[in-house]
Amino acid sequence: MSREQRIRTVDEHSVRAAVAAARTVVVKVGSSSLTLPSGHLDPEKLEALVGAIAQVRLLGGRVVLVSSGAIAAGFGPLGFESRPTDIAVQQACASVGQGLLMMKYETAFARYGVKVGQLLITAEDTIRSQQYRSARRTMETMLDLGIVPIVNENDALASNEIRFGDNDRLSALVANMVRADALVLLTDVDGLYTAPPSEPGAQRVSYVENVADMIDSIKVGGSDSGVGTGGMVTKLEAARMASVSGIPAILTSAPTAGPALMGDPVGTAFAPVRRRGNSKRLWIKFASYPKGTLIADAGAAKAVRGGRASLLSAGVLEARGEFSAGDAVWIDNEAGEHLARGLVAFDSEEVPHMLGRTTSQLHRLLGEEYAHPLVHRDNLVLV
Ligand SMILES: Nc1ncnc2c1ncn2[C@@H]1O[C@H](COP(=O)(O)OP(=O)(O)O)[C@@H](O)[C@H]1O
Ligand SMILES: N[C@@H](CCC(=O)OP(=O)(O)O)C(=O)O
Repeated sequence: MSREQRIRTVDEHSVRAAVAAARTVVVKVGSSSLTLPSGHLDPEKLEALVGAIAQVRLLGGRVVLVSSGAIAAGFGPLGFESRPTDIAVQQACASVGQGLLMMKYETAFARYGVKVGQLLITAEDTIRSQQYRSARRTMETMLDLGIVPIVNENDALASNEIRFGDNDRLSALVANMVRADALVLLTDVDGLYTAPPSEPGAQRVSYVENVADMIDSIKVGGSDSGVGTGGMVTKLEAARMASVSGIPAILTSAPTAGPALMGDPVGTAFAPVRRRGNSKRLWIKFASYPKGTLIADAGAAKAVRGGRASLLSAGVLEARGEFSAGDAVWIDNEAGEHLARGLVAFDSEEVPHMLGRTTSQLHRLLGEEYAHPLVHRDNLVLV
């Protein structure tokens, strides 16, 4: 069994029953499940999804919908034949498509008397405590008022280095943020397969007890649809993030959303392996893009591996790459193995002056503002 030890014995039936009984559920739908092959929004697919979610809402459930589809909805009307690859053009498409998407959702949910509200989130909002608290408060207030928050990444503003790109991992962070009881990932395949479903012999997996343990026995690929982004790779990461947050997850096809939410045996069910975790640490571990590397000496490597220590300048031999304070970096041992990821507290130009120095030396030689760990343990996650 991996470090992500199970906290209690679970089985497929209890995972699905937990989803059916969830008070708060986050449903994520991918671009490929909302669009026609041409790239335009498919109103029938969207309306079917809304029907399933409204059903849960009308029975008293609290639902957050994380919906992709802004870029896919925008590129067709702007005259592009396929999804543009240039990031700035994608952002422009998203600015057009997001409005179209919301208009459709508002109309479709209104048929059931359900109110919706839009929340566009950047990766930063999920880690900076002030934005995080504000996003959580808004979402929880919306849920208390019976509104279905419709969340997407703020594609028009998300900077290249720190954007999610797909919404899979964002949905897992949102599930953690609103302390959801279940995460349902809807896509264009009816679950996780042992290999990309186009490969002969690929078989559907109906239950995953521990994502971390099975990741090596599954062959995952990217998106084949031409409109989706992350493929199965980011969906498995999202399932793992949910799992280590203590949240059961279901991965299934969009047309089976209703049965999945009712606990029927569709798609793939993922068991939770841990109690609820911290969203910032999830982001650091699964969604951050390290900009550089700090090489720890043997003593610091041992301390970091222990899981409770900050990384001090005294134990760092070298800093590689260009980064700013607050960026994610790798922490490697001298053999080049990754030990951890963390948010570094100083710019890369400042670090060489600090290396090998104890905190009191830093205080004396460089001033109080340098007498701090390079990576504080609250910002450090073992890999
Ligand atoms: N092992 C696998 N099991 C299931 N699907 C897989 C696997 N590996 C790759 N895929 C692909 O992942 C795709 C879903 O990802 P994606 O197109 O990004 O969807 P979405 O738009 O819903 O996020 C599927 O259509 C499938 O082709
Ligand atoms: N935020 C983007 C999501 C991009 C995307 O395609 O994501 P997904 O379909 O979930 O893999 C959008 O709305 O177009």
